[in-house]
Amino acid sequence: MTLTGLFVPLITPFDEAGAVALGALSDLAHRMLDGGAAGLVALGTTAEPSSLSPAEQRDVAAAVARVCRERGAPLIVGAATVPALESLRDLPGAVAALCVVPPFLRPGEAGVLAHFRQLAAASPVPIVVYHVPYRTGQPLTADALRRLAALPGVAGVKFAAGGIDEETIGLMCDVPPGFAVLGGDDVFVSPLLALGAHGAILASAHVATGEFAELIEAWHTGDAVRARALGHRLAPLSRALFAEPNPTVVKAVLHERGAIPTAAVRLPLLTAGTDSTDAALRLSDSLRGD
Ligand SMILES: O=C(O)C1=N[C@H](C(=O)O)C[C@H](O)C1
Repeated sequence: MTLTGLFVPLITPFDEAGAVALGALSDLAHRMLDGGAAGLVALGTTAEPSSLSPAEQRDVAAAVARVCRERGAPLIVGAATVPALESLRDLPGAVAALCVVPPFLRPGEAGVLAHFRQLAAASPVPIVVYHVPYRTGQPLTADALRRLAALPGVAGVKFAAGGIDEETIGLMCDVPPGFAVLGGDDVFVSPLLALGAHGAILASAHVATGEFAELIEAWHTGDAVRARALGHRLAPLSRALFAEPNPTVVKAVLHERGAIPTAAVRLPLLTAGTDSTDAALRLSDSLRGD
């Protein structure tokens, strides 16, 4: 299995009382698949998983899995520990787990490799390594990513290095066969796709699902003129959606569009301000030609 195409890491909508709005979540999941997403991610960073109780996490994953089963769409689930991975045995439809590089400790590349060897051995589904050094504090070279790719049970990387640097070029020049590179930095996704990424996991795609799906398709079919132009229009939208901590602006825009009952996020996040929301709405309107 090589994961390709657009995956939307779903936000967790909350209702007026602050509870998880599971009906709105299912509707949103259908809407993303209708809009052109190849698959969905449950419990990614964008879902505010650390602010959900274990029961809420189970409910969210089950609701998204149900939609993916109904639609025959692949589901990736955020899970960073052995128990969380083992629980995926009870979640039919999950094709992979998104496992972040251990944050904060900075164990070094050898530690990261040993960690993923242990996780992959315990996981009932293949693992996508979530490489996001500006959040984890742990850099990884292209060589380390290639060694991770060689581990049994590691299917790909969500690549969010914070830009296109020498290690990015080093990896993309020689991607191991069967190892999926999925862009995870919304603003840099077009250049990463130009270098050969297989797909992307993008919170921005909540707001412009069809356009991001088209961007991936255009790079994959070699239509560089269309892809470059679309990438240039989508990057400012992503920048606006990330003007405040993700997913606050995404949620505010979805709420303004009537897609979710509230723009609420849970602490330590704060609801997006009007200026950021209006700026993102203006860019999204201009993209849609409104
Ligand atoms: O939840 C995710 O998966 C994503 N998280 C990133 C983040 O919050 O930094 C952004 C990316 O679009 C998807």
